[in-house]
Amino acid sequence: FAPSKHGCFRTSTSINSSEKSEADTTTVTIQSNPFLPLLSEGLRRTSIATNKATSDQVFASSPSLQRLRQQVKQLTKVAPSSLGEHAGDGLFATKNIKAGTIVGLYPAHALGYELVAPPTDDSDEMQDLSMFIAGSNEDELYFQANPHGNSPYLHATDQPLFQRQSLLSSLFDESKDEMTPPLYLDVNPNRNNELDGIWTSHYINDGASLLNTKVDGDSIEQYYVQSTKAKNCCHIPFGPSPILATITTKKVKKGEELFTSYGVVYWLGSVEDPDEADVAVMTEKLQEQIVESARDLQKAMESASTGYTNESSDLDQAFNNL
Ligand SMILES: C[S@@+](CC[C@H](N)C(=O)[O-])C[C@H]1O[C@@H](n2cnc3c(N)ncnc32)[C@H](O)[C@@H]1O
Repeated sequence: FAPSKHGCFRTSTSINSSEKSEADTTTVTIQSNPFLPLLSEGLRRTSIATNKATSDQVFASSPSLQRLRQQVKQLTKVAPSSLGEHAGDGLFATKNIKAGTIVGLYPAHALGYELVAPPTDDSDEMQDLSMFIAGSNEDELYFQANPHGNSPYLHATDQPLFQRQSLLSSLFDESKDEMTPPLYLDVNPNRNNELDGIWTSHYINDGASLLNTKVDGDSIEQYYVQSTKAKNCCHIPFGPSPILATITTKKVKKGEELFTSYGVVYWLGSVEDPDEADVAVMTEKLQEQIVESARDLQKAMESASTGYTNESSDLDQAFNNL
């Protein structure tokens, strides 16, 4: 439910890749990939919605979206994190904020999915058909240098728990038990200055981490207790895929930093290998955490669906019209 640092994204290309020569076999494969037009179209629309210069096309299209944009912009500011220099920037409340308030949207400069297919006649190995594409050549260069598998901003944007149509849903028939693969987004922080003021969710830190910690059952427990205590918001699906919003899960006082819980899996990529003896305890703690996070997410989604019904459906409509 939190960003995963362990995604396995084999193919990365820009949506402009069709300009490449036909001799480029990677390009030929990608062009015939039915996922590509859906991801490209999702990125094109998201790029219009997130960019300062063009976001009016979405937010000026309905009074409720205009109001939401005005409110969200006034609620927070980006500043150095209260956790210390090592944590970079964070997002802070500039007013007292009630529980159940949307405080930001999550930008997307790349989209992708994870998909593994059974072995073919020619090979015994599972085929990794995962793919990730960037919205522009500039983003592609950034993601080549900063692969998704290790990105601080990578986030799942469609998964079964979200219960919304994914950008990729049209390719799968769920009545035949075909599962739409999970969709992920990623952010190019070099483009932060181009973002309209409402797209700030990627600045939100975790109130605790497993950095510089020996990972075992105790440290996971400790991380979990601290992170849950500090958590005052969570990222939820909002309007059309791939858009995520951040909603407060408790009151936040003026001046406080917004914190969400990334979950243990996010931090595991950055720590030493655990002892084998600890693995069983860790698995149990992880499972408890996943269940609890799912409950929190469900509650936050319910609160948004009653508090922001018009905004969510207007965003759907505005996005479809782009
Ligand atoms: C989604 S970004 C959050 C915004 C980020 N701080 C920035 O300046 O862009 C996640 C990254 O923030 C940092 N971070 C978040 N929570 C942290 C914590 N509790 N301790 C240390 N670093 C943290 C880590 O570098 C992490 O990979």
